[in-house]
Amino acid sequence: MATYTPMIQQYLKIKAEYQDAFLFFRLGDFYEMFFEDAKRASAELEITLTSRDGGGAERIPMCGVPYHSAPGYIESLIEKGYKVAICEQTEDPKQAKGVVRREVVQLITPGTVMNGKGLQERENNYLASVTEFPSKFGFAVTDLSTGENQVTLLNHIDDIINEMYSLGAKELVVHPDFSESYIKKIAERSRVTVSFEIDSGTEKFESIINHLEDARLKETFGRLHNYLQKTQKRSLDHLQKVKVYQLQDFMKIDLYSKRNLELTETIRSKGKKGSLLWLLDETKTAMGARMLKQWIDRPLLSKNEIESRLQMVQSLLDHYFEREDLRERLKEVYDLERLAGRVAFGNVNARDLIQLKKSLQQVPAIKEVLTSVKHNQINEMAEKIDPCTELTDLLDAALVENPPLSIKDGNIMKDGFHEQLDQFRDASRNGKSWIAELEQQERMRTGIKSLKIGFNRVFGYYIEVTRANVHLLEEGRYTRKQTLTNAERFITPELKEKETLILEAEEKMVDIEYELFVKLREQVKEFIPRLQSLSKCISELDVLQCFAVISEKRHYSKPSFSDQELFIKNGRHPVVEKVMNSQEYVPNDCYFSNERGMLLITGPNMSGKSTYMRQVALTSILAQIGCFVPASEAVLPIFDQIFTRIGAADDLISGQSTFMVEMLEAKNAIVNATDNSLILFDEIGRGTSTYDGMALAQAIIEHIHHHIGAKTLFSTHYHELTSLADGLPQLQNVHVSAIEENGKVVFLHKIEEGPADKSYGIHVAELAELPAELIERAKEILESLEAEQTVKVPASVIEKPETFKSDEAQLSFFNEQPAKKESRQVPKKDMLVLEQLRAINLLEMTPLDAMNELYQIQKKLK
Ligand SMILES: Nc1ncnc2c1ncn2[C@@H]1O[C@H](COP(=O)(O)OP(=O)(O)OP(=O)(O)O)[C@@H](O)[C@H]1O
Repeated sequence: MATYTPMIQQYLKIKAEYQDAFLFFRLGDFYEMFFEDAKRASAELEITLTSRDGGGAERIPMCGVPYHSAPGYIESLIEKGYKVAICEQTEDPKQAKGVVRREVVQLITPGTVMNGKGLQERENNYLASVTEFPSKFGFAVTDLSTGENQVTLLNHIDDIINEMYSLGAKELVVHPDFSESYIKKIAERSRVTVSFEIDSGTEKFESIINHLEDARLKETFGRLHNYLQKTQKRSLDHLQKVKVYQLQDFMKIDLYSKRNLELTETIRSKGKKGSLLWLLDETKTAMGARMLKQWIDRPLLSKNEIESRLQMVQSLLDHYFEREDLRERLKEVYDLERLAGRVAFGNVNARDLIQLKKSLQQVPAIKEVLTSVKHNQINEMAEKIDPCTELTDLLDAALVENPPLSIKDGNIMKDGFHEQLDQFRDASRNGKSWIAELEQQERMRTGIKSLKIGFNRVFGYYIEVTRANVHLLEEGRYTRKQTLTNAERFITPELKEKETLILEAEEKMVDIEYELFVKLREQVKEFIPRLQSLSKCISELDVLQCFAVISEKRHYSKPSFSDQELFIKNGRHPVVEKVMNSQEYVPNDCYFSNERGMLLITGPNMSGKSTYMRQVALTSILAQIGCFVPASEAVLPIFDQIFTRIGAADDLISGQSTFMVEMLEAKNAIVNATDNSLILFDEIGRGTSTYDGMALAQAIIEHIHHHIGAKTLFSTHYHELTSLADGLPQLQNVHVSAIEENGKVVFLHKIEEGPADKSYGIHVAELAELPAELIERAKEILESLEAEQTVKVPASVIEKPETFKSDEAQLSFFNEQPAKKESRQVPKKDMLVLEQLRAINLLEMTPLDAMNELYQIQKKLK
């Protein structure tokens, strides 16, 4: 190290403290990176890698970006999950003795980014933290951009994985000793940057956590907060009182089910388009959009809270004109929540404050409209709205309507706001009109019509005359200042005197405006808590109006709740219905009761089994977030959990096969579901061999039936399973209908009672336009398989036996060789029935019972 130049030594010293970040080291107008950072950054950012002499034996790898274009490069690194430490020169190079002092002024990380692509306008940006305690995990999250903080205790690492996924947290802060295997598990499910923090002391921010009674919550949040303090190195005054939440207060939907149901992103594109969030998002503000996502992630369990939201939606639905008025006004409301964060950080500009003023100007009218709606809860909401009128008045008095972007450009403050500023402004304005007069006088004096007085930053004021007219100037009066190609510029003592006055006034104006603006920002800071509670009211209102709009536009109806049954009349899948022409969507009913808790759904491929199952789950979720539902009528239980096993979800990252994932998801449901839960199992068992799959499917159905009692929709292509309904009273067969017309299958998408008769797999392959000869071959194979798949059953089994005269007679009946007597071909798919036949120990039955048993079997075989 000793051989390196002092600047490189300084670099290495600072870099040692920021090992896991790219160090953007300010050198004049550039941020430079050296050594390994330079090699990696040049590859990640596609910038040229060079080298420089640093005093050591070898040249040092180096790359850099101009400081004015640095934000774009920083954004790309953050987007890729990296961290960037910004190291600035913190003393004037001219004053420096030796190497200029440099310090890291901010560490930008995926969870703390405050602008650019890393911070989506309509999404929260959460930074999370986990601390392990005996048998519990403390889990805390902060959205630095809005100041929102939450903390809870979780039981299992899977809960953390779920929360990280739902919240979309991009960064996780843990103690350096936190289990590596847990970190690995969390990182497998969602892309996350891991950061370490030892300190969990809470002395510095008692005010936002002193209401937390559990020391574990304090410690967990403490670690997060200390990390923020160290990385941000600026005021965190906007952080709100930490909210404690409990998972058990919300409907639990595990990570797989959230994905399967496409609540906030689709399975294929992982984007919002096509998800439930996309369908619902009629919010007018960014704050509302963020709250909508939070609501979708956490459907409620409290009937009162759900009813309260639904009633407000109903009321907004009934008041069309008021609602439209509200929507118009909400459109004008800026992101108050994030603005409050930027105010705390001291980086709002005058234009932001004008936006704030314009937003606040909408609030009294919003309040008034809400008061005029005849509905208690809406009126209560109106009462809670604090329009912060003093702030609106202050901003209105202080700022001009269209201020420039930078304070240094001046003319931000309104005339009349500050006496001294007005005086200097007068001096500057008078000076300018005097200059215009002087220009006239000089033209008269010299007779040069084209003479003009101008100004530039380097030479100040000047009198400009063309070369050809210079001889007309009175000698001794004009001092030459600058020579141009065709003109000369001069100054006179009078002009100099006015210039001094004007420039002095302008300089003072800029200084005063700057001071006034900083003071104004400080005054706005005082309003942060009020702005934050206002933004909560506005966001909530925005989501409720969005539900009302959707319900009206899509003809949804208000659900009611019952612990006895589920009844959905004319239910639709909200997203499929939107995507396809809603006229074409075939609505379906669904009915569950305490006596009929499970549906076994059969039907051809592509007939709509999965869609039907999903629509039941989505309807329940919509109801429990307080939105109307896509049905003409809906009576629903309040589900505590929803479990799904839909589609083939390989999990190659964690080395699990499709079938293993299928079984893990099934296990998750079986272990955790209660009789208040909803289970959707789509073709369980299809990931393995037919008999294994079928056996598992049957065992799962029986287990849910006997031991859980959760409302269950189970779709299958194993037609053999439909006979289970005979022995399981809760289980009902339904099928999605299809008909064959001219050899082609027509899907009716209608749910009907009873099992389906055919699978139409080959017809679907035909629809998918597989080569014709391949389809023909498949049909041939199917026919021969069907022929092979029959067994001969003795006629005596088929025909009702007379009676058994003796045990020997019964034995001989049962041992009879099919070939010896008349027999019948029975499809192998009825093998289950035959297996039942074999299982019956006729010897232990009375002849009459045995006869009945056989008669039942005979009926099934027919
Ligand atoms: N009720 C409906 N009305 C109109 N179209 C529907 C309806 N339900 C489903 N569909 C259409 O049918 C397509 C197939 O539906 P879905 O995936 O639910 O079938 P499936 O029976 O589960 O098929 P598979 O057994 O092959 O998985 C959907 O993409 C949709 O376009």
